[in-house]
Amino acid sequence: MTLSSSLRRSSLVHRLGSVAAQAGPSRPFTTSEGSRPSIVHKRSLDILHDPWFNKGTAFSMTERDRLDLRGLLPPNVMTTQQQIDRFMVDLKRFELHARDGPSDTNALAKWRILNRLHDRNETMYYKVLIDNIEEYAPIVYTPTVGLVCQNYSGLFRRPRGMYFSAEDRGEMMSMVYNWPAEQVDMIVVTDGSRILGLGDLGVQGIGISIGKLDLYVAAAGINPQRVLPVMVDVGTNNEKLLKDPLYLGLQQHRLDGEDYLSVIDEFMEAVFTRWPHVIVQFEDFQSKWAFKLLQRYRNTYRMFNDDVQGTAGVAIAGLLGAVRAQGRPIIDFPKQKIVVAGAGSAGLGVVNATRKTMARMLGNNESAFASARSQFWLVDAKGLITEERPDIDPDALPFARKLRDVAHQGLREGASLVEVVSKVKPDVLLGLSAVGGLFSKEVLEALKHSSSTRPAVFAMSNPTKNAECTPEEAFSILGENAIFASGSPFSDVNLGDGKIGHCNQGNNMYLFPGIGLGTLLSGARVVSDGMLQAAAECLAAYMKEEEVLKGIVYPSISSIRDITKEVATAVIREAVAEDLAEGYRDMDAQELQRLDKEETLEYVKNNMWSPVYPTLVYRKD
Ligand SMILES: NC(=O)c1ccc[n+]([C@@H]2O[C@H](COP(=O)([O-])OP(=O)(O)OC[C@H]3O[C@@H](n4cnc5c(N)ncnc54)[C@H](O)[C@@H]3O)[C@@H](O)[C@H]2O)c1
Ligand SMILES: O=C(O)C[C@H](O)C(=O)O
Ligand SMILES: [Mg+2]
Repeated sequence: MTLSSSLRRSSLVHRLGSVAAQAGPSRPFTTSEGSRPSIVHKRSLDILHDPWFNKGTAFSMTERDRLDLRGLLPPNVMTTQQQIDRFMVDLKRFELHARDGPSDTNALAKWRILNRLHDRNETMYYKVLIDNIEEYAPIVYTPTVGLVCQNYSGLFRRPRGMYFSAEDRGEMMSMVYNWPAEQVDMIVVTDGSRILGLGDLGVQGIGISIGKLDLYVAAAGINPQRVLPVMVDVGTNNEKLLKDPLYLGLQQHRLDGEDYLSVIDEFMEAVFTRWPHVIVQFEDFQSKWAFKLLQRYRNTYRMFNDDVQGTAGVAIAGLLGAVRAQGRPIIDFPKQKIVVAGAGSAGLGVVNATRKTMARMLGNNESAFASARSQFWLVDAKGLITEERPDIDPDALPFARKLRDVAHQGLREGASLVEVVSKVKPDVLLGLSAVGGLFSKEVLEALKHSSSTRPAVFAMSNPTKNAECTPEEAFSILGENAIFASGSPFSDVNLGDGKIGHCNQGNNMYLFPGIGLGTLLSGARVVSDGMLQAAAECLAAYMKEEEVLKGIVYPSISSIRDITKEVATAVIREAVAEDLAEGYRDMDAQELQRLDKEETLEYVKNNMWSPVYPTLVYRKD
């Protein structure tokens, strides 16, 4: 079989695969309107109440007759676009009273409207999201998703996803079959212990799993029928929630130690037993468990931790951009001096992966790895981390500064952030501390003496109020040459004289969808360091020289679907190169190996779901 015919066959079989999936209670999503009809096993109101099948006012008259819908809908048949327009009028009404951007006072109201649409018509929901991603990602995802989690008890209407709780021990293997979809490709799971920078939100953390999966559908084209948000409820240590009579989760303190591990183990075993090819993304687990769980499962299951590994890749891409923006060659990257504020799952994930990247550039040997560590100064709540730190976190130990070095620099154990920045004069100051305003006037003033011509500030903590500083603060003190990125979206800054201070969004949303999609379509057994590195390098390479020189080190979210396609392609190619790829559906490992870059990209594109209504036909069970 020729390559192009095998590619054609693969997309055909993919479509047929979708049709085969209808045999159960599920429905297919096809990518072209004129393709095969979907077989449904319900009629009448049951269809209108089913978000997978519902088309609302867009049901044609013949379909209304076939499906016993006549009289149950207003008589005017709407086109998809008319439906969207009507919905948008409603949604935009709020804007009359709202300020734009992340501080939008009506963000929650918009989330409610979008959520109701999600409940009644998934196809339309994702079309609205994909077509207006720049405007509505900040509503369904960061920062509003944080507010949603904080207020989840009040906002909860219809359930979405699955809840596995400490009370379900011994039952998980059977209860996993309560989920109606025969096939699940992507699970995002949280235990709610560290939601964004908002702390322990217990069961209400389910909102972050839902928000991340919205991006999986919108950016990676994962079929929404095959995503599963999960909350593992092991209790909460949030005293307010423990006393709240309206709290929806288990009102007990968090399980710890072996008890905790046994719940997560049972959950993993259950989901991988029912769906052996699923990919599980761990999200917003407190650092205490994030690393342990990653080490425990990463060689056995198809899983990764977004906060540790996704964030690291996004940071590396931005750091490489900061070097290019200085007009320096990439090979100078290992010379960058980087101060990181925050030594939790995200901060440690970043320094570990960045050190490896530097070591690779320096020759990829032991001495390169050893010398790369001296490029980092790690500061946490207790100040600069040195070897003198009592009870040092073992994960931070490799980055503890040697006493001899810090004394030479006029620093000491526990030195404050402003002292560290003053003495080190770093090229980059990166915040993953969850402390809003940590990059104070004094800290930014100290950064003015950076040895870089374009000092870079990455205020990556979320949501908006937790950002270590705003772009206004950074540009007003550091001047127009500064590079700025934040985890949550901010607007660009008008610097006068027609100059713009560009605000980049440095968020792991640029990588996790592509890591998940690439892993799925390669059928890789595990998610390797190489696959993650390939994803990061692909994101870095996405930025053009002229953009980078303007201080634009991350792309606009409006191109996230295109970026994700490229990232997934890079991940697949790396999985193939490392001999980890086992193939996906009819694209077996050998065929995958034969694809060149363009053909891999085409394969990815052909396997991305788009929100188009399929034609429906009723057939009895
Ligand atoms: N932009 C992104 O893509 C992205 C990705 C992951 C996490 N984050 C954000 O990063 C933040 C941290 O996440 P985490 O999982 O590492 O949390 P964490 O709670 O595990 O770690 C926070 C760290 O910050 C340190 N810290 C607290 N106060 C400090 C201070 N005054 N000065 C310096 N350090 C201080 C703590 O000691 C700890 O080491 C959160 O706000 C999260 O939303 C952003
Ligand atoms: O959720 C985000 O926006 C990024 C990251 O995963 C975080 O925990 O802050
Ligand atoms: Mg997260």
